[in-house]
Amino acid sequence: MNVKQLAAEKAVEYVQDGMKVGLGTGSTAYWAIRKLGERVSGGLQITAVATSQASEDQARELGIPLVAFGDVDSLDLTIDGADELDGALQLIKGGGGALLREKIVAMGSARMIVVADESKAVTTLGKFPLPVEIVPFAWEWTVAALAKLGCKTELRRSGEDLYKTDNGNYIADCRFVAIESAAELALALQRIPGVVEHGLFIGIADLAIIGKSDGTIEIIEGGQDR
Ligand SMILES: O=C[C@H](O)[C@H](O)[C@H](O)COP(=O)(O)O
Repeated sequence: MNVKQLAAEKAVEYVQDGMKVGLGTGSTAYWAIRKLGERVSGGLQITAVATSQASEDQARELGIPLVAFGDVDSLDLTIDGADELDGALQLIKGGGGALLREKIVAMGSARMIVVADESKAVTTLGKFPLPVEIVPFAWEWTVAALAKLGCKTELRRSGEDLYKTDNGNYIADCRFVAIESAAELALALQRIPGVVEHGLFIGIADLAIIGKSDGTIEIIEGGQDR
């Protein structure tokens, strides 16, 4: 049983004819895009916006009509994965480095559905190192400022090189012992000049669909304040 596929395909049931849909990134969103492709081949009429080059390539290959996010005024629904989610639908995202575009697209969507397997559901966020997108300029200063927030910070690498996002920035992975207040941490992160965006998604997700290894699905509804 592929639990990521289970959750992702359930989320695709929420997509209706005529919708403008945000396509997430990662190994769970992959299954949602795949299912959407199948439905488009079967006649579903949608337009989509991708949150990464990888998702754009996949969608294009499947014949899902794509538009640039800048060319639409809003989206109806975004389906995306998460690295961690808690019961209040606060998320950590960015394990795949796509957090900036993902947040821009999710914030511009009327609804965001998170799809995940049960290993992503936690009581308190923070076991997964928080990805923070930072500008390359003087990254050493930004990393030092992040460390002052009480985390162990590592600049993400891709083999020998530093990892670069689709936006040409770096990712600092910040390991906290535990994140006691995601909202307070988000504010502190936003105050650091070299930080472009962080992977805390608070008050953004409306619904989480969690696939479980026994073949069932758990749905958590949240309150967003976009
Ligand atoms: O940057 C990547 C995204 O935030 C992903 O949605 C997140 O890392 C979850 O990915 P996966 O479904 O592969 O665990």
